Amino acid sequence: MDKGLVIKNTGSWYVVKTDDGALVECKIKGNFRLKGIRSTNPIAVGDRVCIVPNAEGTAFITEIEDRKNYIIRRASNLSKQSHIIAANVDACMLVVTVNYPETSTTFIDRFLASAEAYRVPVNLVFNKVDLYSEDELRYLDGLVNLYTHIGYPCYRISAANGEGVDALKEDLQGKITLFSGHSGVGKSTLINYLLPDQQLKTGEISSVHNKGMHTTTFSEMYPLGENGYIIDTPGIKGFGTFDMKDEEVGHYFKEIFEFSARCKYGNCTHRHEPGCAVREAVENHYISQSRYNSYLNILEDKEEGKYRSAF
Ligand SMILES: Nc1nc2c(ncn2[C@@H]2O[C@H](COP(=O)(O)OP(=O)(O)OP(=O)(O)O)[C@@H](O)[C@H]2O)c(=O)[nH]1
Ligand SMILES: [Zn+2]
Repeated sequence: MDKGLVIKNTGSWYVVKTDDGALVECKIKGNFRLKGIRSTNPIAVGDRVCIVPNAEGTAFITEIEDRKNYIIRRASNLSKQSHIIAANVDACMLVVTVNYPETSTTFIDRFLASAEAYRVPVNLVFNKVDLYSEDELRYLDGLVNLYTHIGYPCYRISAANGEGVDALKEDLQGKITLFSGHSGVGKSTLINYLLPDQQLKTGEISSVHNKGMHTTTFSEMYPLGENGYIIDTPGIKGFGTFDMKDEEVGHYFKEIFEFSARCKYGNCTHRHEPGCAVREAVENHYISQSRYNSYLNILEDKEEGKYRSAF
């Protein structure tokens, strides 16, 4: 029996990289129903598995190790079926643009909140710096200040000319990193720059996704350096959704959570409650108005039952 890492899922086969470095085509054997997840695919890229080789040089996956996290996508908003995109993700690079196209802070904050819930550290990658005007660069500085201060590392890059990409590349060594972001922000351009041998077919992937054919997509991790892997997730706008109580939303905004310890009531939602330390912190500019707005926005959508579709 060998142990290894699932690096590709073709739908019927899995490619496992064993700890000895061999690539083995595998099928599933046994029962892989995982606690509480009704998934269309029991094993995903990033899973650590045990395999038993057979006579033909292929192998059966017989066991899967506990995951530290996993990223899911529901088949549809109403469906309880979900598709696991990747397991054991060490970090996420959220690629965003101040303009061309504009990425809103609401989108960024929603993404960050769901990443907190999945316990995946996020880095913000501000792309297309070669295109920005002075005003846009100033706004970018403000965002970088804000998010760095909260605890999200930021990169300023141009995937088009390579500016800033080397520093980012350093950060990918030895980790499984998921790339995400709005369509058009330059994910594929960036990944092609990082993996010149790979050359993702950007347009094709996007058009397939737009036709809604992505629910059965296969995932693949691209090796980078010694032990790093990149996962490109066409069509993923954010993480899956999750059920939470109103008073829990603030747990996923780091700085709100920090101040909430001083709120008068334990289940404070930081809206109208008297003695709310979070509202006071917003008034005194310790918490940014844009972050607080995003927080309120999630609460509102949640009440209207829109939270799920917002992702
Ligand atoms: N000027 C400039 N253009 C860029 C940069 N990065 C990407 N682009 C351009 O932006 C457009 C979109 O880039 P893609 O890499 O296809 O974007 P994507 O995020 O992969 O988009 P989807 O595949 O739809 O998810 C292309 O025309 C790129 O050439 C950059 O740093 N500077
Ligand atoms: Zn409060």
